[in-house]
Amino acid sequence: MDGSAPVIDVQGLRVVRGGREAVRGVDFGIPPGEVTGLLGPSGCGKSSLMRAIMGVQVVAGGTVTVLGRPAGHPGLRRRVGYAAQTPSVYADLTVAENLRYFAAVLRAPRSDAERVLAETGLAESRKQQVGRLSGGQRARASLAVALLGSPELLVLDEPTVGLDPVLREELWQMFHTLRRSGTSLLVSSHVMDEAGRCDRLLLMRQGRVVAAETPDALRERTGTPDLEQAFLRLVRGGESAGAAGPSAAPRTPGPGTGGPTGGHGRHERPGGGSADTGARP
Ligand SMILES: Nc1ncnc2c1ncn2[C@@H]1O[C@H](COP(=O)(O)OP(=O)(O)OP(=O)(O)O)[C@@H](O)[C@H]1O
Repeated sequence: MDGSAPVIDVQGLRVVRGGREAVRGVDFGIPPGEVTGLLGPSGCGKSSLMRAIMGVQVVAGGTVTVLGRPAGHPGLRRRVGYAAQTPSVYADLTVAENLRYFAAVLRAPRSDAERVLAETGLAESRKQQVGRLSGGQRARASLAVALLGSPELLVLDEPTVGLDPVLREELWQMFHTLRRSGTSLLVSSHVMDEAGRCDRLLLMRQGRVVAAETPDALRERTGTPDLEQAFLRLVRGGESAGAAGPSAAPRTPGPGTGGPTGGHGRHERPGGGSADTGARP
């Protein structure tokens, strides 16, 4: 794949959940080697979009291309790491047991478990049962699983939700360390103060992308240094103009081919959304 080709290219994506349109015709491209923040209020469609990117969401229309292949393609399994919003580790296994299990599922090198333990600062908690970990440690354990196999792209659904400011800061530092080592990251959050930590933003509202640009470009376009204010200005401007639509989102040229398939994402996880009736292919 060309080094400047988008790691994710989404065209005309529509997702219907529970009879309602959760993603309403979204177009964007994400360049490689950046931390892209997917931000927007609760219920705006972030998880639905991420699930479509992982190929575990039935889509009503459009295409999703990941690393040059249709989302969910089996060839992406080891190239894309995913941490869903619900804990994606087995509570009754230790941290090390979880990692060994998922490493075997992914056919990742045995040494990977040790590497990701060190990378996520979990080495000392390796023998602890996941069910007894603190929220912050559990978040790290989920991230550790997503890091197995050294994926080129990490898709993390609200990894910092419920964490205290110190832990959030530590996780964001880790995301930037991963980015420096060449990994591309898509990280969702409904907390606008995380926007300033991202290289690029995808702002969503009511199933639509209202901005896809760098924080600085967004500040300049909206005339405010405060990203939360910028978001509000976009939304209010969009409403008075009749729509906060994807026209605000510049497209990154991309392959634009293929589409979600019946394949799954990187790995099956406990509690990974199976209660979502009809959502999985
Ligand atoms: N399992 C489901 N069944 C039916 N509707 C759903 C389901 N999950 C989500 N939805 C609906 O789809 C829409 C988008 O939800 P989604 O979870 O994608 O948003 P989100 O931005 O990730 O929200 P949050 O930040 O709260 O996780 C919402 O209207 C939500 O009620």
